[in-house]
Amino acid sequence: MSHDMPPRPATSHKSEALSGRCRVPGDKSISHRAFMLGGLAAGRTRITGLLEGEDVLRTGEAMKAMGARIERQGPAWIIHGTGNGCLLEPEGPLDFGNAGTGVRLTMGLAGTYDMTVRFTGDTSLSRRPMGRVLDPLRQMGVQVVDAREGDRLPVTLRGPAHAAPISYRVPMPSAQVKSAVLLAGLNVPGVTTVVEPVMTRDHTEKMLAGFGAALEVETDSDGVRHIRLEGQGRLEGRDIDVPGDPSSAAFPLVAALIVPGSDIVIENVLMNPTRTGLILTLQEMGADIEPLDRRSAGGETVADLRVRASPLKGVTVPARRAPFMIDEYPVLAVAASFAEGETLMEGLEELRVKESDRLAAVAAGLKANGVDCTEGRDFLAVRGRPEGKGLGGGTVATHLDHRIAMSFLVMGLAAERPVTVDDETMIATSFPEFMALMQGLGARIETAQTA
Ligand SMILES: O=C(O)C1=C[C@@H](OP(=O)(O)O)[C@@H](O)[C@H](O)C1
Ligand SMILES: C=C(OP(=O)(O)O)C(=O)O
Repeated sequence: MSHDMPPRPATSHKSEALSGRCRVPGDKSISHRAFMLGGLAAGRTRITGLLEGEDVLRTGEAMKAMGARIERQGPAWIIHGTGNGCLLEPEGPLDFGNAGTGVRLTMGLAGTYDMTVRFTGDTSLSRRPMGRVLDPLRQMGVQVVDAREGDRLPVTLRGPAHAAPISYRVPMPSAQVKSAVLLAGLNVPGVTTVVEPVMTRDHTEKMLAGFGAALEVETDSDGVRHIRLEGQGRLEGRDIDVPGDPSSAAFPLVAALIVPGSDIVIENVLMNPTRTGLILTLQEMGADIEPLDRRSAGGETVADLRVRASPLKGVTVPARRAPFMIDEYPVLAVAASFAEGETLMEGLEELRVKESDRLAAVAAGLKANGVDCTEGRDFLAVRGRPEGKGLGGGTVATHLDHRIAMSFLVMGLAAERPVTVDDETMIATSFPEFMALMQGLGARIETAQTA
């Protein structure tokens, strides 16, 4: 299971109206954290609805290598945690493949233990900056024994005999950095504080509290969040039902909006307000998205989304919304390609350090398919063509990035001419069922046959 495997191209074609009901896999952020916290806690954790994508399974392997017992039992995953403060030194390197969340959070989780751990990843992950996590860990006393230039993987960490709690102001809007510091704080005596000027997805805070950690969150009069965690407390195993991933739901959702006549329902989608920026933006563009049967599930709100094809118009997406839809810009750019007028997306600098430079990859893919767009240092402007007239016909370089591959395969369903992506293998990192699910709704997508 590796993403440095031979590329497999795929092509999508203009499709008839999409219809039917579907269920996307479990939320990736919650699935990673379920394996981590369950692996650390005392007692048994039972997870249903887990995303069985490569990224998350790597996190499971890492927790096993540090002493957790993890097994699949029918539809559930059962974890017997190591018990608090009892992670073991892994015998070999922890290979996180393509997963930024997996590696950055685990560096925090394991970094403050009195042991040596080596972290590796695929070509894409090895290009991504790790300094954003290593800097606060250094302040806590963690030794970076070895790292490639610019704090890139492979990285070897040596935990301190006596780690110190810190107060850390997160310098960029990043849930991964916030989470790495909090998870590091679990094994440190005293109070670790994270100051978060711009709110990001709050799964770590919510799940830590759910496992019994002593954690408090206060928002001051300037809207800055102060998250305080008392270290060396006790986490207790629990049951977790993972809701559907809104970042995966984004693909059938946008497809249904742009393929004329479509009418679909996506069931059980997580509606946490730190994750619904795309839905809000599409509704502002005129999208007919109706959340049905809003309900509470395991401390989160979920809903079934009824989505009907809609004429879209361009809007300006403010920078302050970026953290609530950070992984959805590639597919929003595809929706914008079919909208009347210009869509301007601001505050996109973080897109440059994802699985690929997503700002450059999206702009190149749009241009290859006849879309008029402008790429700025931290913005993207897309001037759409309703009904996709003249769009398509290009091949998109995916750069080992699942969201680039899925976004452009969605584009081809409504463009005049087919759209090809140079590789679809890495879609399995976050959404292994993508092809089958889309085909089930009526999408004309095919993978190149390998000899
Ligand atoms: O914490 C998380 O689960 C994630 C945080 C985001 O990354 P950043 O923290 O780098 O913004 C997001 O892009 C990633 O897919 C998942
Ligand atoms: C950025 C993403 O993931 P990660 O950072 O975990 O690789 C993503 O899934 O879009």
